[in-house]
Amino acid sequence: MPQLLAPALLQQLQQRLVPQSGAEFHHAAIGRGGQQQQNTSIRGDHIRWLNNAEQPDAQWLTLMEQLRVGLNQRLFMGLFDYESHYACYQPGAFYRKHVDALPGSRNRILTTVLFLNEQWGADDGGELQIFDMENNLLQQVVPEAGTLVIFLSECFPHEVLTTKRHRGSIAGWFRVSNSHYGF
Ligand SMILES: O=C(O)CCC(=O)C(=O)O
Ligand SMILES: [Fe+2]
Repeated sequence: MPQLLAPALLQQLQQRLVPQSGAEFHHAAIGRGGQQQQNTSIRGDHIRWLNNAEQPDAQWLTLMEQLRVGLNQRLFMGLFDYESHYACYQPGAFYRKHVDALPGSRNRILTTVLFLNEQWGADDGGELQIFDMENNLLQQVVPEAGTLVIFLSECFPHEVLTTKRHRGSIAGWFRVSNSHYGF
C-alpha cells in the first residue's frame, strides 16, 4: 500500500530516526525471551520500540489499533495486541531471510512494515524481498517513504537486501495472546 499516511505524521516518524532526536537505538537481537542473541551475520539493524506515552509513536499505534479492530471485525482474526519498533539500517546492513513467527507458535500473526525513506533510488539496495514457503520470490518492495507492507507472519519468509544508504522503517506485529489457546 503506497502513501497511506498523512504527510505530517510520516514526517514526524521520519524525525524519530534522526540521531539527535533523543531516541536511543540499540543493536537488534534475534530469538525471543531468554534465547535472545545478537547475531550481526543475520541482521545488522538498530532498533527502538515505540512508546505509547510519546508522540508521534502514539499516533502510529492509534492507527494500528484501528486496523486491528477493523481486521478483527471483518476477518475475525482475533488479534490481541500490536508491538512495533523503529529500525535503522546503516549502509552495509541487511537482514537475512527469516520468518517472523515460528510455524505453530501462533504468537505473531500479521507483520507490518512501514518505510520512511525519501526518494529511494534503483541503486540504493535495501529492498524487502518477500517469498512463499517454496522460496519463490513473490515481491520486491522498494523501501520508499509511506509504503506499508502487510503479510501473514508465519507464511512469508522475507529478507532485507544489503542497503547502500541509511534505511529507516517501522516493523510491527499483530499478535494473539498465547493464553487464549489450549483451553
Ligand atoms: O525493514 C524491513 O523491511 C523488514 C524488517 C524485518 O523483516 C523485521 O524486522 O523482522
Ligand atoms: Fe521480519
